[in-house]
Parts: sequence; C-alpha cells; structure tokens
Amino acid sequence: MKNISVIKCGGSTISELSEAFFKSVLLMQQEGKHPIIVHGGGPDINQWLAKHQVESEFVDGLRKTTAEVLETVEMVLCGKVNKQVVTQLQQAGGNVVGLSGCDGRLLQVEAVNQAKLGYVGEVRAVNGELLIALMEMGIIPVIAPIGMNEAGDHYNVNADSAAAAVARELGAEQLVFVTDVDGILKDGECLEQVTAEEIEAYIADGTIYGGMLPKVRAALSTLTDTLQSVMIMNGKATTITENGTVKGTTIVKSANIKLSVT
Ligand SMILES: Nc1ncnc2c1ncn2[C@@H]1O[C@H](COP(=O)(O)OP(=O)(O)O)[C@@H](O)[C@H]1O
Ligand SMILES: CC(=O)N[C@@H](CCC(=O)OP(=O)(O)O)C(=O)O
Repeated sequence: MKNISVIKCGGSTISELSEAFFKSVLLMQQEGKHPIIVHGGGPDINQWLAKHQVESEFVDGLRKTTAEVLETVEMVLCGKVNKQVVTQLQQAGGNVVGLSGCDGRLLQVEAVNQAKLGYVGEVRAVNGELLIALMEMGIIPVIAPIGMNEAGDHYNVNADSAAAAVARELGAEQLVFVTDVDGILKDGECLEQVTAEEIEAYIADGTIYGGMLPKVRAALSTLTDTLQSVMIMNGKATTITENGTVKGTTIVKSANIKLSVT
C-alpha cells in the first residue's frame, strides 16, 4: 500500500491536540493518504505511578519497567490514552480502531535488557497485514505501544521507536513526531532541517537530550529511499497537512536531500 503516513503523538501534547488537528488527519485521508497514529503517554504514566507511590525511573530515556510498573503502563496506555485519542478522532468524524501491540500480535518484541530495564521491549516484527487490512476498509489505526513476545509476555515499548518500526515495516512515505516543542531547538531557535551528521554532533554537545533522543534515533532508523525525511512538529499546530504552513524540523540523511512539500 502506498501513501502511508505514520503520526506519532507524544504524551507531552496529547491533551492539547485540538479538533482542528484531528480534522487535518482526516483531511489527509480524504486526499488519498493512509494515516496511522501511534501514541505515547509518558506524563500520564508518571502521574498514575505517583498516585501509587511508585517513582518513575528512566535509563537512557527508557522507563525501568518492573511487573508492577508494567501493570500501570498498560492500563494507562491501552486504556485511558488510547481511548482518549480514538474518541477525539472519531468525534472529528473518523472511522477509527484502537489497538495495542498485543492485539493481532501487532508489535512483536524482544526484551531490550531484562536485567537492567525489566519489561521494556524493542520491536522485532510488525503485523503490517493487519494494519493494511484496516486501512483498506478506511479505518485509521490508533496504536498503543505495548508489545508481546512469543511466549505472550507483555512489554513496554518507547512510542517513538514503535512508530518508527511501523513506518519501516509498511514502507511509509511520511513519519511525523508530534510533540510539545516546535522541533529541534538550538539556542532557542527551531532548526528547519538537520542531517544525520548534525544530529550526532548535537547529541554529543548536549543540544539534543532527554525525550528528544529516542525521537531522533527513531527518525534516523527510518530514513530510506521511500522515506527521505522525518518531521518533528508541535502538537499546538492545528494542521499536519503539508500546505507549507507547518513549522517544525525536518530530519534528512544528508544535506543534498531536497525538502519536498507534496
Ligand atoms: N534540542 C532539543 N530541542 C527540543 N526539545 C528538546 C531538545 N533536547 C531535548 N528536548 C526535550 O525533548 C522534549 C520532547 O520529548 P518528550 O518529552 O519525550 O515528548 P513526547 O511525549 O512528545 O515524546 C522537549 O519537551 C524537550 O524538553
Ligand atoms: C519503554 C518506555 O520508556 N516506554 C514509554 C512508553 C510511553 C511513551 O513513549 O510516551 P511518550 O511518547 O509520551 O514519551 C514510557 O513508559 O513512558
């Protein structure tokens, strides 16, 4: 299937996404694109863990996920946040189905490092056929980043890397990270375009840190001939359609890749 757009909505911005934003996702569909939403929910998970007096602990941007933490992560992502996004997109007029990575073995994972991180998984395979079948019916899949291994154990997956895995599997033509900043900021300014080489330098000098790290790593892992650029944009924008008005950072492999606004 052609014209697939994977849109990752960060937990940092989900509660601020407007009706206009969701309508712009539907507009993409009307224009012949096939949108898929992958969402996060980090801040909500932190809040719910705090309610249970469990402290959030991160190693290299990934949440240390004990069996107890996993229970909360799964309830928040697959229950609260997934259904919130499904509802908003439906209310905007969409035909939507919410899924976790366990449904239909959508996100098949392996532990990243069980001893160090507990139930944190990385995606090894994606059930692309399921997503294509849904999209062929005009349905927009909304995916919560919980995966499953062969034994049926559930794992917590970073939502940026889950979105990248879906984009890679489907050969998506567009991948957008929607977050709480305008894009990659340097000295307070939003960078319009960055290359893989510049990203490495910005990681090394500390310009890119924290929650931006999994985003840029995920972005770089998807750049191919089909997907030549990945965008990071602010959830406060009311549109994600590329009519030239969206402010954000575009990540490309090298500087000689021309930005195309299609
Ligand atoms: N160079 C950078 N430019 C912009 N944001 C950055 C940068 N480096 C780190 N960040 C942080 O990354 C955050 C976005 O990541 P994160 O909080 O994980 O959001 P999300 O929930 O959308 O995935 C920003 O709010 C900011 O604090
Ligand atoms: C392993 C891991 O860290 N998983 C993330 C999953 C949610 C997520 O990625 O949410 P954001 O997109 O809002 O950051 C977590 O537990 O916070």
